[in-house]
Amino acid sequence: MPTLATALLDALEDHGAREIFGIPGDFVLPFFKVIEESGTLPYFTLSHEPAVGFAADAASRYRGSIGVAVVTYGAGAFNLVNSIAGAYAERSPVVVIAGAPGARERTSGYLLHHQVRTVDTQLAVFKEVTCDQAVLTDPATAPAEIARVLRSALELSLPVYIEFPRDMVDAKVDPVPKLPRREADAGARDECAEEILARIAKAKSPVMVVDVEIRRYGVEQQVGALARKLGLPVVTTFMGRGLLEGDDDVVAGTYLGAAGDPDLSALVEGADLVLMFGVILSDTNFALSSNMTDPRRTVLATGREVQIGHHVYRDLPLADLISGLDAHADQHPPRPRNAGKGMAYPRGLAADASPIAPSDIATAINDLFDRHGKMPMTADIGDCLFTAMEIDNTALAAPGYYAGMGFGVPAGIGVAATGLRPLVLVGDGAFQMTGWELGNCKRYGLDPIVVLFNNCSWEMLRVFQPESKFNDLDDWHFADIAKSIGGVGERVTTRAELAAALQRAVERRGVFSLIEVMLPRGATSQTLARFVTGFKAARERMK
Ligand SMILES: Cc1ncc(Cc2c([C@H](C)O)sc(CCOP(=O)(O)OP(=O)(O)O)c2C)c(N)n1
Ligand SMILES: [Mg+2]
Repeated sequence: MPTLATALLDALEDHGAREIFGIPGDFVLPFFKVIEESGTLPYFTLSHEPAVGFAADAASRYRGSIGVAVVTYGAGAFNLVNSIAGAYAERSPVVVIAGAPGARERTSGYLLHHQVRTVDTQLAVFKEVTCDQAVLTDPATAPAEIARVLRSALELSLPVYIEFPRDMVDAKVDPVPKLPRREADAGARDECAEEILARIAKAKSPVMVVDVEIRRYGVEQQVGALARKLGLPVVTTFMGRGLLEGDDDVVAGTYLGAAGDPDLSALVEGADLVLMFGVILSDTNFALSSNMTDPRRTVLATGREVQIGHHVYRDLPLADLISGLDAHADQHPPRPRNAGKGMAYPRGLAADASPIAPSDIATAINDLFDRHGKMPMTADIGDCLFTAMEIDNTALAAPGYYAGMGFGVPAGIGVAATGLRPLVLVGDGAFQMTGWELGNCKRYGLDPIVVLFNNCSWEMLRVFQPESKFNDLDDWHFADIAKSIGGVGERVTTRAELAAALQRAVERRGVFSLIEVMLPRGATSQTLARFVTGFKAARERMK
């Protein structure tokens, strides 16, 4: 019989995990020992638990499967809460494995170190940011508990929580079974597909809007093919930027409402049928829109439900709906293909002595991708994320809805751990929070390229409240620090220096490259400038 630790590791691998991120502590040391000695999954330790969560989240997004974060009880686990909250908000199935006191410690009569209000406070907190939980105190039930929780993570594409008391690591257990995927009711699926196809046939200007769930549930390719078959133009939401990379024949661009390309916004807002697949109906996706929740013209398939007009099909997974639509589409007359106008992205940066504006960074990256091929990207919240909208549609992991800072660099480390080489976009404020995690790249031979937007400012706050002096940050000379933490840093102030530094970074392998781009305070990307104008106009309308 396997031990509970080895059975859990085998189950994680069996459910699609390919690496573990974590920071050990005495309540999880025995489990970490098994992680290291079993070799079942490669593991990456980082410096601060928020980064552990961000890295596991980003690895999960790029793999389209579960990510794994292993932390100690109390101090470690509570440090993790915010990044798991972001994973919950953005539907990333991260498996949190948190150490905990053993049975005898719990009844010792002492308050335990790392304990808060009660020994179970940690479980209570994680119940708020995970969709299912298991506390492994009984060898007889532990395998079934783990199986149930891991299926919940995959089916709901949400984080889950496993509490692993340190006295249970060597308990003998049965292997963890893999529970069958819960299929949709075939009748409901077919009825729903037929109803949607009938609406498409009657519509004059239908459009498809896609968001992160089409990646989370592994149907990105099928959605692109369905759009092609149905002759529908596709736009991504802000949060869904980077989806359907390469499907340029169907993807018209990213919908940003009043902050976006006017033709593209008109394509969506003028549509008489909007099919929203995998869409998070959030303010960051639609706050600058007017009629995206009008049930008369929208179909919303998200969270295992499909809402059409004023009625809902329950427990109908997106993957089943997409396959149902594909199966029935052939019975409907094909529509003349309308892929929308497609976006033009800035290219051909004049590599001259001019100072750099944020949108120049997008142009320089588009030029780099044209020369060397696209790189998977991560971005933090800040103007760097709005600038990313001016980079040609490229795979991207970013906190576009939860909008929590600190994601960008650890997410890049998580993506690099999957074997990809990411390009990371991050502002100086966010880099101050988690950028130092780059110091962990050396021991794992990871070599992300980090473009740091250094405007010595919380610029995204300044655009909304320009009178506040607290938005001024000091210049931390980040590039100078890169060498001491194992990488290569370059500080650039002109467009020529930027283009050259990017070229050198792409050619440099085996160490991280940090390109610190100096930007004037007050300068923003064109996208953020339009977003702020749109947001202020929308706020005026609501008064
Ligand atoms: C963890 C955390 N703390 C605070 C915030 C609020 C916040 C923003 C959002 C609105 O909530 S944008 C921003 C400034 C970001 O500064 P920087 O990284 O330098 O990027 P840029 O200068 O391009 O703005 C802050 C502090 C946040 N989103 N997440
Ligand atoms: Mg800044």
